[in-house]
Amino acid sequence: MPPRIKICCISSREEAALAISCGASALGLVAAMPSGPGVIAEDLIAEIAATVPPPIATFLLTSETRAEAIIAQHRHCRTNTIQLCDEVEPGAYARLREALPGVSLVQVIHVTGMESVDQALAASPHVDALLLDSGNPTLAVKELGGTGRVHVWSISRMIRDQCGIPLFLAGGLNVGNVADAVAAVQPFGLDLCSSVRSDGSLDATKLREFMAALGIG
Ligand SMILES: O=C(O)c1ccccc1NCC(=O)[C@H](O)[C@H](O)COP(=O)(O)O
Repeated sequence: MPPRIKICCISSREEAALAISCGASALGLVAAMPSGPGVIAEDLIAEIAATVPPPIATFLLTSETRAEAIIAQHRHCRTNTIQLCDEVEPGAYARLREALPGVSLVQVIHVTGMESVDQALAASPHVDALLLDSGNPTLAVKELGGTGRVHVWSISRMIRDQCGIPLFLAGGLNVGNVADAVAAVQPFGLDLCSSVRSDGSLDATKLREFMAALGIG
């Protein structure tokens, strides 16, 4: 079975409808970030999320690290999933579970080296899935996604084999490398942004080519 596809950086109802029609199982809606090309206003996230049919997952991408700030943002945006793009404060997972029952939690791990394996194992008991990406949260202006860069997939594979929960692979995936990425990591899902866009807009031709490379659509 091919991996599930999450199309990120969705910026309009039309892009959401296009992604779903091409076979996406999940959509990413990017709230305020320190850097990156995909940010949209929370009002627009709420508007798009409200149009998406129930079988499709809607991910609110947050850079907030405090539970109360994430809860407030989610009450505005009303997605069915929250993607935590940075390391959250101690106790945040329990507080989010208490305040937002029924909302799925996905923790991003930026794969920077072997230390990422320990970070993934520490987070995995508390969340519904991990998403392995190629950002760099240690920079003065943090990179939390949308970089278009690949990371070391052999580390992602170690995490996949040890963490015991569904795993999305992200970071620089494109029509030319996706088959190798799937073979190397065997993820539950794939997440992508840059490679299926032209001049910032979701490109139907690129998206269909990507899906076709996976036998989807
Ligand atoms: O796109 C952004 O601006 C962004 C900024 C900060 C966190 C996430 C962001 N984008 C969403 C994603 O999670 C991307 O799909 C993921 O990083 C992969 O992006 P790409 O390497 O461009 O395929």
